[in-house]
Amino acid sequence: MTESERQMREKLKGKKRIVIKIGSSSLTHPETGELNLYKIEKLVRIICDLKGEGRDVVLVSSGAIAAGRQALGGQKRPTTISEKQAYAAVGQARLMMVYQRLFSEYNSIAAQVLMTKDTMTNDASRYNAQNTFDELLNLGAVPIVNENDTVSTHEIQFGDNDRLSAVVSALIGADLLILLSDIDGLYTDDPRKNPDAKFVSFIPEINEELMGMGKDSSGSDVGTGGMTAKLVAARIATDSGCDMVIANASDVMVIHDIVNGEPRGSLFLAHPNLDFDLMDYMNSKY
Ligand SMILES: Nc1ncnc2c1ncn2[C@@H]1O[C@H](COP(=O)(O)OP(=O)(O)O)[C@@H](O)[C@H]1O
Ligand SMILES: N[C@@H](CCC(=O)OP(=O)(O)O)C(=O)O
Repeated sequence: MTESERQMREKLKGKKRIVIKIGSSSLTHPETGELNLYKIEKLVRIICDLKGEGRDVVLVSSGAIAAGRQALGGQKRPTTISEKQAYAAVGQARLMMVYQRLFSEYNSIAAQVLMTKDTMTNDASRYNAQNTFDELLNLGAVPIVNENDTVSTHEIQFGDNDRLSAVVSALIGADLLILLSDIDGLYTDDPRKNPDAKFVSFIPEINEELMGMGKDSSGSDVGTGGMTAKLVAARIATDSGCDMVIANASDVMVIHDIVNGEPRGSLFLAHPNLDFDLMDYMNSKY
């Protein structure tokens, strides 16, 4: 690790408002598609501990479609948009039931926040969402965010929750975004396809060469977006002044290591772009 990376990782200890995103592939058992309750329980415990340290935490959790698929006894991945929406409607309720129960075991409150692109592009809705986040964090609750899949197909059609988590980070002024994935972080190429791909642990600045490293192939049967979506998220987060780490969700204790400055995952440094305007971004590129 270079001295500059070490210094920047050390600064992660002081992060006060953290957004954590966990993908469907990390929340479910690959063999059966069932929710991985042990992992979710550990994740909840770590989040409660971060709160105990005086930090605000927001969780962006995918998994509604995967949980619905399993609840409905479905064996195959849903293909049509309406099928995905119906699975998500069943699964979102199930997912929240699990989170509510686990957070209450640690004397914490989980709150559901479902968003769409319109939440961000409409001034009144964006303002309302921002106020709700602030109020929930003041109350000590943990907002659990997902796309409102039943009324919007933007994410499940075009992307994934990676960008949503970056947009939420920008909206609430988070200082750290942690994307938990099925892989250790960014490699120079998709390591599942290119055995010569090298791990990249520190990204002080995102350029076009780096954007080209991310391929949109997903590593699992339930994930979407691949590394491309995570790099787009990194652009939004770092432009808005938020550091971002991609790390492996195989052991969620990695969150604890990251906020203790240990060299885990790929760290993308914030470089606040004074021209960055979340509204412009949502209207033009999202
Ligand atoms: N340059 C890269 N570095 C790392 N992973 C990559 C890269 N390009 C493509 N990928 C693929 O992206 C996958 C992670 O994306 P995805 O499956 O959408 O994650 P998740 O469901 O965990 O959010 C990896 O498993 C890997 O196969
Ligand atoms: N809103 C959908 C999101 C699906 C999605 O983006 O999944 P992932 O690629 O695992 O982040 C769900 O909850 O199933």
